[in-house]
Amino acid sequence: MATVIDGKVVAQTIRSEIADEVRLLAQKYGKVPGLAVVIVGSRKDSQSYVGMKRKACAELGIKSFDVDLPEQISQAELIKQVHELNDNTDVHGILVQLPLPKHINEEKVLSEISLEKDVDGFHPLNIGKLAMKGRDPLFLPCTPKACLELLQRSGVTIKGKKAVVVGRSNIVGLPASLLLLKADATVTIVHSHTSQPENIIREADIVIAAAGQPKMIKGSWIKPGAAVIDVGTNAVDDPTRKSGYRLVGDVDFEEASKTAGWITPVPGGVGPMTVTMLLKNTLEGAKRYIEQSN
Ligand SMILES: Nc1nc(=O)c2c([nH]1)NC[C@@H]1CN(c3ccc(C(=O)N[C@@H](CCC(=O)O)C(=O)O)cc3)C=[N+]21
Repeated sequence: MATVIDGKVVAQTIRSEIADEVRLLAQKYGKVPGLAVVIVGSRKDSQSYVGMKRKACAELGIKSFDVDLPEQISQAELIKQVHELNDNTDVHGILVQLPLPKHINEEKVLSEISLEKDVDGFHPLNIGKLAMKGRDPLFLPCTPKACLELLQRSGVTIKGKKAVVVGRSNIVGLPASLLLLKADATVTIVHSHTSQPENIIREADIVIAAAGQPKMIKGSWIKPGAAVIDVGTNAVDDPTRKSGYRLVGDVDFEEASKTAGWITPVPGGVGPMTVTMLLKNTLEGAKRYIEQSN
């Protein structure tokens, strides 16, 4: 039976470390970290994620600057808002919740965020630096950073191991593969055009599942003793729930937990750690800024 990695517990430990550092900054400089959380439109899932981020800020003494914009906002107006946040010296991190409405070019908007405030790590230049050997971005993207942190804190060796990432999105799969590569794993990416992904996944010492397909990874695909990090947060219908749905991962947890050495659950695995890494990036951004200007 696998060790179930409790993301909530790890997240709570790191959050209390962050809260301590926030208090120190306040004592020393009379300043607290500030995070702007920008949401465009009223998608239910986005509102719920943004709500969790704002609540977590409040709990840690980080000031959140809430910017709620209408679905119909023009790209130019959104960029103007981003520029105002770039200029606001109390804001140390800027998060623009994705996805943005279809009439807005996400990459263009993200590239307008000041590099020093790009706490999501989605600015094209930060992604470029992540891809370069011997270079490091100012901020690592939160979900990939959460995956690595969970592996490291669980005592899983990465160096020299075979890692397979399932999915190649800009915000999870691709950057997660780059981070594993930086940590000296041998990395393979499987995606929707890979034939028989199960044969590749069976070789993996580390599996990062970020395909967005509920329970697509079966227990029989997991190498005995492997570490399995499940990034999937798929809502599936569940009439027995008040909400009408429940969250399931990309991995069949019941089966895979019999074979794996370590596994993260959904919910309660990567999700709470993603939010925590955002808070950690915000703290680091604030420290860089405050200590530089003193
Ligand atoms: N600019 C931007 N940055 C992001 O980091 C970003 C984004 N846009 N758009 C959407 C995705 C998704 N995402 C999640 C964060 C936390 C949980 C999380 O905490 N999930 C809980 C469950 C929450 C629940 O019960 O609904 C868990 O897995 O235990 C999940 C997903 C961040 N994203």
